[in-house]
Amino acid sequence: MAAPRAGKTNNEADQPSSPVLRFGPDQPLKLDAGTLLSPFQIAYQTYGTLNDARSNAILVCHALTGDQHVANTNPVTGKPGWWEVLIGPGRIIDTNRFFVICSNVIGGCLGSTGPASTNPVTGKPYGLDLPVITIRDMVRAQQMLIDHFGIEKLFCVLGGSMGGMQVLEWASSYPERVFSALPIATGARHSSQNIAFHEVGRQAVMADPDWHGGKYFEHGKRPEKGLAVARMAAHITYLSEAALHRKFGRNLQDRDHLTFGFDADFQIESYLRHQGMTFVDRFDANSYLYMTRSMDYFDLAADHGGRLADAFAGTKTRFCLVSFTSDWLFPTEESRSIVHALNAAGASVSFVEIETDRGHDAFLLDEPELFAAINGFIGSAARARGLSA
Ligand SMILES: CC(=O)SCCNC(=O)CCNC(=O)[C@H](O)C(C)(C)COP(=O)(O)OP(=O)(O)OC[C@H]1O[C@@H](n2cnc3c(N)ncnc32)[C@H](O)[C@@H]1OP(=O)(O)O
Ligand SMILES: N[C@@H](CCO)C(=O)O
Repeated sequence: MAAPRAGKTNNEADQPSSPVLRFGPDQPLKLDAGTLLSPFQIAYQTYGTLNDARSNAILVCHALTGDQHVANTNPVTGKPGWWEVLIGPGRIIDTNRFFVICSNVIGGCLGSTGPASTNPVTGKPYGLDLPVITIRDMVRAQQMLIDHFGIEKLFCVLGGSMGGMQVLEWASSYPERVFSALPIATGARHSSQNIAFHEVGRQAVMADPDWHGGKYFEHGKRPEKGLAVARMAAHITYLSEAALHRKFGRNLQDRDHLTFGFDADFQIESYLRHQGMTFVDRFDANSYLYMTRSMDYFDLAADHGGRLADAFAGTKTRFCLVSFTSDWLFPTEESRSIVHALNAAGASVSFVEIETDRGHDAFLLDEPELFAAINGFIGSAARARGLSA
């Protein structure tokens, strides 16, 4: 049976579908906002077995609206895990060989503490009383999860988009704990254009009368229309003009003629409406505000005196960066500037630009060149780490 819709009441009550690690008042999470989050919890999934040396662990970091169900059926949508094509027994990231961990980020809505969680002070969902969560906060919490497993050094940290930002943050904040890092389709900071798109989405949510200043649970409502519009606008940025043209062109949706009205005449309109509607079934609106904000605030160079190379000073981590030619959200130049900074820091770094028209979300698709790059990088890092094949 499918789990209740994300954020319907309270995510802790609604989403018991993963193991959860709870941190009490003795272990607060220090937030960049200047406060402590306590108590808090992290929902996670693991796959495979941690070896005796605890040297085969791979941390997968999810993107904006992803979750911990990276390689198992998603209990909310009933769909395969979002990277099941890549991760599993006998897959490129082989769970017969590696111990894979994926956790829902702090601020999320699938079991980790987020705006739908109960605020211990009020006994009601936090809503906007939850402090703004940063990428560094997410990583700080993941580090506590990794400590729980007794893992000193992760064999690899990888992820795309917002997941890639977490990878960069891990490598910068905890270099001694990251043997190899694979940031995909990401940037060391969110661009002005990207902040602009996020702001459009947030305003769509907040303009929905059912949002109620973020207290919609108390009104028994959810700002579904606003969140759907936010997703529709964002979804366009995950694709490319060429892919839209190839898939939909100016084709009409289930009709032979224009209707001279505002129904979804075009397939692309119908497609976006579908993307918007299915999204609200699986995601919490306030969480969307928090996730987008965390990406907007990310600026690794600014955190290191304005010089990105200083974020990686002295690093021994092996890096591989991947970008896609048609990604206009995180264009190749973003990855290239990270590569330059890593070179300036004397790091071991390789870089792959993949030719595709599938846009930013290509990292979520069955993309043979991406898989070949990951396979090659992980294989060579495993040999360097002394992990047998
Ligand atoms: C990294 C993480 O952490 S995971 C992040 C969370 N997951 C996501 O963001 C995935 C959502 N993103 C997507 O679905 C992106 O479109 C992609 C690019 C990744 C998927 O690409 P594709 O596999 O090529 O799927 P496509 O974009 O064609 O979408 C297929 C869906 O659109 C629907 N669709 C296609 N054409 C139409 C149409 N004309 N009218 C209505 N619906 C349509 C399909 O029925 C299908 O619906 P379903 O997903 O409910 O089964
Ligand atoms: N489409 C993915 C990646 C966006 O960056 C998501 O929603 O998480």
